[in-house]
Amino acid sequence: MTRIKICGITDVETIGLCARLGADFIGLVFAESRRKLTPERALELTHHLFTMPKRPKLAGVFVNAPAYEVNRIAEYCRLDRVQLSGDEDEDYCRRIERPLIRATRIDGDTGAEEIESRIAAARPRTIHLLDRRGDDTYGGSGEKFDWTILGGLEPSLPLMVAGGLTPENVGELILRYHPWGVDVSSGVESRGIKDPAKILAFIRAVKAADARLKGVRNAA
Ligand SMILES: O=C(O)c1ccccc1NCC(=O)[C@H](O)[C@H](O)COP(=O)(O)O
Repeated sequence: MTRIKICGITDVETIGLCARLGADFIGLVFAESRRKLTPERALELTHHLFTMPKRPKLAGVFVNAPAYEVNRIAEYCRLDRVQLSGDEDEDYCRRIERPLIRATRIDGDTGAEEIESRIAAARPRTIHLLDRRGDDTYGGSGEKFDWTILGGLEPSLPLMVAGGLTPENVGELILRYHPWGVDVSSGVESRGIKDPAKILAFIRAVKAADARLKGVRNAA
């Protein structure tokens, strides 16, 4: 089963929709971005989730913020995970109190060995997010990286793939590379706003690809 993270949500209706549709993670952006939330606004949007028996996990997205501030916001907003999408090093990661989602940004110069050694050095229980390295952004750019690099990685790694995913292309990614999870923001927006129809289509596409994979495995 491919885990699903819907990132960069800024309104309560979309959070409710993602929870009802069974998204595994909701991403709240605290970094500089048009999707940025204050901690107070994030809590206002999510507090109703804490009464649900089964709810999406909350991931807070940060870029090069002071570790004490990340820990303070994570505590205040009751985040399940902290996503580091900047240039944070291992020493910094050890100072973060919550479990991590750690982004590795990929461009044409990134090699599979580089990704695997970064993963080997990381804290246990870290989820590794592979995202496109943008020229002027740390994430949420809506651009893909070259997926062929995924074919050279150890298949059992907990890898979540991001960058330019859409309801139209996510099935192909899953059928080809079987990632542990997928993460989307721009691809489920229309004119910069989260679009319920696209979120539904994205989650349906993931589930359809999972069902096809299961069918292939059962037949083998
Ligand atoms: O969403 C942002 O604006 C953002 C800004 C700075 C760092 C990370 C940011 N977003 C992280 C994500 O939304 C996802 O992890 C991922 O990058 C989604 O990318 P995409 O689907 O290509 O928009």
